[in-house]
Amino acid sequence: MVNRKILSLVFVRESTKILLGFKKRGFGQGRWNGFGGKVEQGETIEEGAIRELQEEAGVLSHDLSKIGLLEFEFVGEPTILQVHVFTTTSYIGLPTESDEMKPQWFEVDRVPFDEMWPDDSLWFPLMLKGAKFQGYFLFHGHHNILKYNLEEVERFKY
Ligand SMILES: Nc1nc2c([nH]c(=O)n2[C@H]2C[C@H](O)[C@@H](COP(=O)(O)OP(=O)(O)OP(=O)(O)O)O2)c(=O)[nH]1
Repeated sequence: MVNRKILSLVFVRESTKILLGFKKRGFGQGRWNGFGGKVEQGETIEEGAIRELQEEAGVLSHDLSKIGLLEFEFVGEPTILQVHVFTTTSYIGLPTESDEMKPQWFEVDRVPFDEMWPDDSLWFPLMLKGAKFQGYFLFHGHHNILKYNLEEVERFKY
């Protein structure tokens, strides 16, 4: 039986820059990414996103916009990861390194896709131009995308 794990993913934007964190441990270790993680029992997805951004980057925002809904399936694994993607331009606090993430600002035309999840180079252009998007990716291991679909949407199905 297939089950779904709900995760958040937050990108902080500032004029021509985007804040990424280098994942120091766990799932996605050694890759740059936004900040996020599992939604806990009793919190909404957005509350989970706010908490993870604070825990991992030391930044507090109560003004997140949902911009993406991505699902990831891995061959041989029963769990589909459902990732809810948010952005914000308004926050307080200075990005600070945590046990999990080392934050760093990148110019939007210098995003280090070679050191990120391989799907990111497909949907980042949609995020960066301000579109909403929805997608599905089937992975073999953590490096190969076997098939995918990705579309811009006006609103999300969930
Ligand atoms: N950019 C990008 N992010 C992804 C992909 N797949 C994927 O799960 N993520 C995100 C969603 C989450 O923000 C993060 C994974 O969350 P996590 O396992 O670190 O969750 P957590 O912090 O609760 O974990 P932990 O405390 O139990 O270690 O990675 C992907 O293909 N691209």
